[in-house]
Amino acid sequence: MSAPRSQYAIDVRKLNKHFGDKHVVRDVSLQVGHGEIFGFLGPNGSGKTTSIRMMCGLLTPDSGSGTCLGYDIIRESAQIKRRVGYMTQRFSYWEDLSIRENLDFVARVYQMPNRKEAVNRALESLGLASRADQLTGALSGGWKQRLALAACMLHEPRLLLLDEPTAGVDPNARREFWEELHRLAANGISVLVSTHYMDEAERCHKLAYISYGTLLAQGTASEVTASQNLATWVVYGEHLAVLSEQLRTMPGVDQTVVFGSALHVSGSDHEALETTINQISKDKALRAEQIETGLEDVFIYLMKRSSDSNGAMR
Ligand SMILES: Nc1ncnc2c1ncn2[C@@H]1O[C@H](COP(=O)(O)OP(=O)(O)OP(=O)(O)O)[C@@H](O)[C@H]1O
Repeated sequence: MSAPRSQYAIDVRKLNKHFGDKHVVRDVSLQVGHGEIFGFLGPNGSGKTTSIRMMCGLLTPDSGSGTCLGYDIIRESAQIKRRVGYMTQRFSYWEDLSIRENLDFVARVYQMPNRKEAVNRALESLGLASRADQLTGALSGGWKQRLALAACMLHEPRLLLLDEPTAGVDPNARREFWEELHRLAANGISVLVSTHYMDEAERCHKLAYISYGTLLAQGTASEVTASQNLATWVVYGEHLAVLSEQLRTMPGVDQTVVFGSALHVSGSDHEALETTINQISKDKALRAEQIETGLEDVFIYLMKRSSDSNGAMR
């Protein structure tokens, strides 16, 4: 039977999940388009994995509804599980087996028909063919990630759910991994990927930021940035840590973050912030200029605000 048609690869509304008395996912709604790379960001323990598991039918929400690849996440979880590629945070493989043998093992576990062809196809499409007979234990972190991706692509899913796929992988291998994701997306495969890396967030078509189980912002990088209406100034000078502390007590300053030899100062009251910056740069002979607020400034702002309000509730 062919898959039901749906405008979105993932379309979920108001998902909630409790573990005991802990409310870990709160009214999460999101849509992922076909061929879209959707980034899921948020601090540790904010509910990303739990949300992903509900979206692909592995975990039943306490309330809420939705579809994944057109199938109902509650009633049709078996169909979903067969059609998505899910890469968990801990992909396990046999170190003493080659790449090909590991993939063959996965294909056997899933009782795939045409196992040999499926393994060859995955090896080819992920550039692993030349290393197919290498022992997995001797591979670098980047190649192991590629093997993990090949394993979840064996059954040619139209949707990939990747839970922190590049944690602990070096920058070069991470870049290559992302090039691969963009190639897959260009072929119509949708990707929901959780990450803590800011450069990866910037490579997603759309993003969502979750904290304490609540989605705080969602959209393209520029929509997410604009949604918080922050003005940001960059200040150059010495003793930035001291200056940062001072600025935090001044009018219009909601946040200060040291980035190497520069200090980013952000606030939602643009006029008050400008007055403060003008005053401090005159008094201390500092150089300051207004810049576009970046994603990282916004994520730090969202995280801080949500930990203040949730901390107050605990
Ligand atoms: N099976 C479970 N039983 C009880 N609590 C759980 C269970 N799974 C997750 N939690 C709790 O739910 C909260 C959200 O966890 P989740 O793994 O979804 O967060 P996350 O954003 O994916 O975190 P990380 O970035 O560390 O992977 C955490 O407090 C976690 O301890």
